[in-house]
Amino acid sequence: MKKHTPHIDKNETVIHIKNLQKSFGNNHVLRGIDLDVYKGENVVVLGRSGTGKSVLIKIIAGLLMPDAGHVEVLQQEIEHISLQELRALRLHIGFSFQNSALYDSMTIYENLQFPLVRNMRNLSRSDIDKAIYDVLEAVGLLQTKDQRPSELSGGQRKRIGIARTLILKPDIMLYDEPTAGLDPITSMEINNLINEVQENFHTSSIIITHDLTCAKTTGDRIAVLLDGTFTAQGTFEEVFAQADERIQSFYDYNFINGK
Ligand SMILES: Nc1ncnc2c1ncn2[C@@H]1O[C@H](COP(=O)(O)OP(=O)(O)OP(=O)(O)O)[C@@H](O)[C@H]1O
Repeated sequence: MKKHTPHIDKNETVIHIKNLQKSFGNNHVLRGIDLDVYKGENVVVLGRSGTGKSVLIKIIAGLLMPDAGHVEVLQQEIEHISLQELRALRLHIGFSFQNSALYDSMTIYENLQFPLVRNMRNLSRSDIDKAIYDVLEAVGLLQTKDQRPSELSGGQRKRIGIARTLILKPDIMLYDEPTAGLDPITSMEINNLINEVQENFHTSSIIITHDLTCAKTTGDRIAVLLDGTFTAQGTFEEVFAQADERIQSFYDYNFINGK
């Protein structure tokens, strides 16, 4: 069970998805997804590799278009939005990529400065310095500011990736496999950071993962993606109390393998 859940406002829906469908040729990946994410909530989308978790969050971020269904993000309908509105909406959505997507040729400071300068006009040098200081402090890595990504550990790079996403103060955070490739202790540090971000930056988040410890630690609610739809939704305990064999085998496999 998640240790502490900050205030979740069930009167405010930040993501509303109804009967979302997406195929690539004959590959029917999403076959009718329904999902609501409330303000301040962490929703974990749990599913095996290739089930369409990344496709789902790419649609939410406006990087892929749905074939059918309704997707509303921060009260804007993705399927009817203009390119200009989409660009403005994307500034409110932080996409934390699996590989952290940092520029190796830049220092950590420059990596963090990049999205600020590109997306926000008229910032003074001291505004930029303060924004970078604040996010580095939030992820506990002030000391790395003059280093390059290649000099950092995998866990530190993930933290900087999250800091780079946070610097634009998004309302929604989308985490794509935040613990992939990390050892259990570093994974737990990232899970704790995701919860700190939720609490301190008041973000609503979707965390996609197949790591059950990550799901259990960060998720206020879990949605299990199986065969293109959400087979189960609820707290971690509610979801895994279900008799569905496919959900049980997911659980058994993860825990037998020490995750
Ligand atoms: N742009 C694309 N063109 C064609 N097929 C795609 C595209 N993007 C995703 N797919 C297909 O959609 C399916 C779901 O992919 P997705 O990346 O969402 O899986 P996932 O659940 O995130 O898995 P993983 O944990 O391995 O990243 C896969 O079969 C993939 O090949």
